[in-house]
Amino acid sequence: MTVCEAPGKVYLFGEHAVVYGEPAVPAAIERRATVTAEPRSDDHVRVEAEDLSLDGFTVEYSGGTGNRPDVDVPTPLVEAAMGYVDAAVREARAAADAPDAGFDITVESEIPLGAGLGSSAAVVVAGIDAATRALGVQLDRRELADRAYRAEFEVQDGQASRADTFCSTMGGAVRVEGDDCEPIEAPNLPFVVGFDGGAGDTGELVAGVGELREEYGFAADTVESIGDIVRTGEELLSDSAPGADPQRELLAELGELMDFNHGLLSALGVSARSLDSMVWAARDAGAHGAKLTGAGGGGCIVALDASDATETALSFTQGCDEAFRAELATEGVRVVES
Ligand SMILES: Nc1ncnc2c1ncn2[C@@H]1O[C@H](COP(=O)(O)OP(=O)(O)OP(=O)(O)O)[C@@H](O)[C@H]1O
Ligand SMILES: C[C@@](O)(CCO)CC(=O)[O-]
Ligand SMILES: [Mg+2]
Repeated sequence: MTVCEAPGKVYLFGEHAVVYGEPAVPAAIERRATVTAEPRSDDHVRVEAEDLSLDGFTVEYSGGTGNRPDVDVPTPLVEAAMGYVDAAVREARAAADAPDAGFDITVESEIPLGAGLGSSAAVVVAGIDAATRALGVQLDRRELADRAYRAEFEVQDGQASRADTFCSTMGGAVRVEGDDCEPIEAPNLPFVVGFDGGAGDTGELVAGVGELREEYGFAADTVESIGDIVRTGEELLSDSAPGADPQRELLAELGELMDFNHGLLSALGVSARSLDSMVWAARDAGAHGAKLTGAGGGGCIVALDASDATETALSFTQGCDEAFRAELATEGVRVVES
């Protein structure tokens, strides 16, 4: 039995635009998905994923590509629920050159689903790592990140960046631009997360931005402007002391860029009333800046505030289900048991 866990993430800057080759800076946070993989003697895969909204969802299906589980649930629902785990199993089989390997897989997660904190990437990264290790194969982290990206790419219909999966694999803050992925040094940023209790569909939201970008030159310019914000933010980060508590001035400058980034994401149609009201509650409480994180449509915002004021204000904000401080996860995917 092999157990691996991988962190979720928040985007300091650059989600969505990163899908079109602009840079982005996500940072891993200490909320993890844990995947257990136990090889089976047959080619079946049994998945137990208790956090899925389908109550007590457990499925078993046979190996080989394209086989759907034989359960009495509408296909789109099964695909939404199973897509990422299924893709992780396929990548693990390919990586270990074991096309008929069967597994009992259990997924447990502290990361809300579809809420912008990278639950899909964390499940895929921990899933591929656990399943390959269970077959006696140890992938280096670059290959693991690459395979996890391919899994997300497939499920999101060919519209995914490497950002979420690279960040979840490596931990810390990272910079991703196209195929170029590097860990970066960052100060100890005081992230506060507000969660509206809802979710957005990443594939759909990414497709919506893609359509706007095709239709309007100014939407394409908006995507490029997000890239400019990221480049400006990167310069600020590179001038700061890694791992140290950041100066107020740096937080103010980063916060201003986050506010701008939120405005542009909102223009691209991926915000929501609940996200906007949490962003404003954070700003009113004195946060240095606030923006939605991840695909949007519903889910989470991230704010910068070293004091308790933002977390407290969010916890009293209508539409905010949960507010918490998110610590940077300096370690990416790790083995818990093997
Ligand atoms: N605990 C879990 N168990 C099984 N599958 C999970 C779990 N958490 C996430 N997933 C898979 O990930 C999907 C959600 O991924 P999606 O990309 O839509 O959102 P996200 O990764 O949480 O947010 P974002 O991509 O915006 O950061 C779920 O529908 C499910 O397929
Ligand atoms: C919206 C997006 O940029 C981030 C989702 O967390 C999609 C992606 O990068 O694959
Ligand atoms: Mg995702």
